[in-house]
Amino acid sequence: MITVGLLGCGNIGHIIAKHQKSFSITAVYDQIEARADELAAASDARAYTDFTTFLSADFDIVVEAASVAAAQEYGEVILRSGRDFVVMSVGALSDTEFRERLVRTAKEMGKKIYVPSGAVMGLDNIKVGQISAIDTFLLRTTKSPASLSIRADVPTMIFSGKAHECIRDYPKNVNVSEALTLAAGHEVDVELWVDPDVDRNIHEIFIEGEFGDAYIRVRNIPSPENPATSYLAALSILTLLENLDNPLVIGT
Ligand SMILES: NC(=O)C1=CN([C@@H]2O[C@H](COP(=O)(O)OP(=O)(O)OC[C@H]3O[C@@H](n4cnc5c(N)ncnc54)[C@H](OP(=O)(O)O)[C@@H]3O)[C@@H](O)[C@H]2O)C=CC1
Ligand SMILES: O=C([O-])CC(=O)C(=O)O
Repeated sequence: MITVGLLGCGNIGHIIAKHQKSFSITAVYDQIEARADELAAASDARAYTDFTTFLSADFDIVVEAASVAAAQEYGEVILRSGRDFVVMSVGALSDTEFRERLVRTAKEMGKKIYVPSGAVMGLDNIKVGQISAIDTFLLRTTKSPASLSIRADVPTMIFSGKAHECIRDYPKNVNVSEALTLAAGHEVDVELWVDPDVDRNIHEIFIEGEFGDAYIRVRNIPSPENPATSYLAALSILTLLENLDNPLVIGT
């Protein structure tokens, strides 16, 4: 059974803890002690209030479901501790210098950095961008104003530009843009909209290149505890963990 050290005991952390099947969470860490205690009690894990002590606990892999800042602060030390690293706050990797350092460390340690598909679909074949030309690549994300803690009475585009700029301005809302960018090997353009009439987190991907063209629209149900985070994102980590040991690898 794969054992997991969980970094971040919020919304996604709780969903993962509720659905342990072929993996088991043995240690949890959050900057809010009460959250770590509560999740530990619910999942038979041990709570840690100090990251270094957390890392000295016994588990195989770290799942980060905390924040871009946490992934950047702890990513390297996690790999150096000899664990694979599942990074949900993938926006952390939009910092090129950090990402290259992290990849170098993973190679040096013989470890893997996993980027789950998160709140989008289609990452598999979007990877063809790594070997063939992509001409147009746009992500249009639409969420409710409340999920971004802002007010808007009509549909409003609050950002248009490159993925790394959007991540910098909205680190809790467009991690998917970095996952798409890394998959394609080509930075995605991003439009971020709020619309008072939507009750889903909608991601539309427009891609055109040597392969042809595609339009993917995912209409995600927000997660119960954090409406900015789609439930699909948590399901995607669970699926990754369930398949870690599976010799049959599906998708590009
Ligand atoms: N890749 C993708 O497709 C997606 C990625 N995400 C990302 O996944 C992450 C988790 O999402 P979710 O569970 O909904 O978020 P939550 O805010 O519900 O939970 C995150 C938890 O981690 C804690 N935390 C934040 N920073 C640190 C830190 N430096 N050290 C320790 N604990 C920390 C938070 O504390 P506090 O409340 O004090 O900040 C909170 O308790 C977020 O970064 C989110 O943006 C979400 C959806 C899709
Ligand atoms: O959950 C979502 O729909 C997307 C999201 O927050 C992110 O990519 O950070």
